[in-house]
Amino acid sequence: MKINEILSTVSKEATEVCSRVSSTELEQLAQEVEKAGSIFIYGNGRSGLVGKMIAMRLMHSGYRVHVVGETTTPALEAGDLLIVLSGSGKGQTVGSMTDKVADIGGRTALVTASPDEALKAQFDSVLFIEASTKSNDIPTIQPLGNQFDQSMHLILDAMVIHLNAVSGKSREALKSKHFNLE
Ligand SMILES: O=P(O)(O)OC[C@H]1O[C@](O)(CO)[C@@H](O)[C@@H]1O
Repeated sequence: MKINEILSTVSKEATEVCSRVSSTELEQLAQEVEKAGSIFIYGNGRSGLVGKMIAMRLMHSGYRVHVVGETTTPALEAGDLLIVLSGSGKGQTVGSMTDKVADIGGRTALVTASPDEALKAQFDSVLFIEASTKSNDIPTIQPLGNQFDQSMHLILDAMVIHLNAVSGKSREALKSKHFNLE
């Protein structure tokens, strides 16, 4: 396969994955973000890297957002939202924080490709992304969790664009929040 054919297939795969996302689930996640006091994002490996990218966009959009595991991440409080990103849903800590968040009075959201109903039931909202991960056998030319990671990035970026459109945030407003000592 030529390199341009690979690129074309990768982008076609991403388009197909995005087209299968439930707009109801995506809007529900957007509403959870909108009503949260602070937003905490948790993910391992490449899912965590996507989480950091989305955290940055949410910060630009004026949300209070933290990445779990960073030294500056504060305590989660009542009314806050924890978003867990995990394609496989199999990370050791994926489902282990939900009880603590509920005890504190927070909300939880899961973004996953896992069909595990018991896992999904632990969260207040779930965004299911039907994509290839390291743990399933959805056909793809891509290795391991590539298809999930890249689709999750596109889908969550689209959610932030939606939130900005609904609240009328301009590109200039976003830019004014960007780190300014570079
Ligand atoms: O999205 P998941 O399935 O939780 O996996 C996250 C990451 O965990 C790893 O297995 C190890 O970091 C990576 O392959 C993957 O990017």
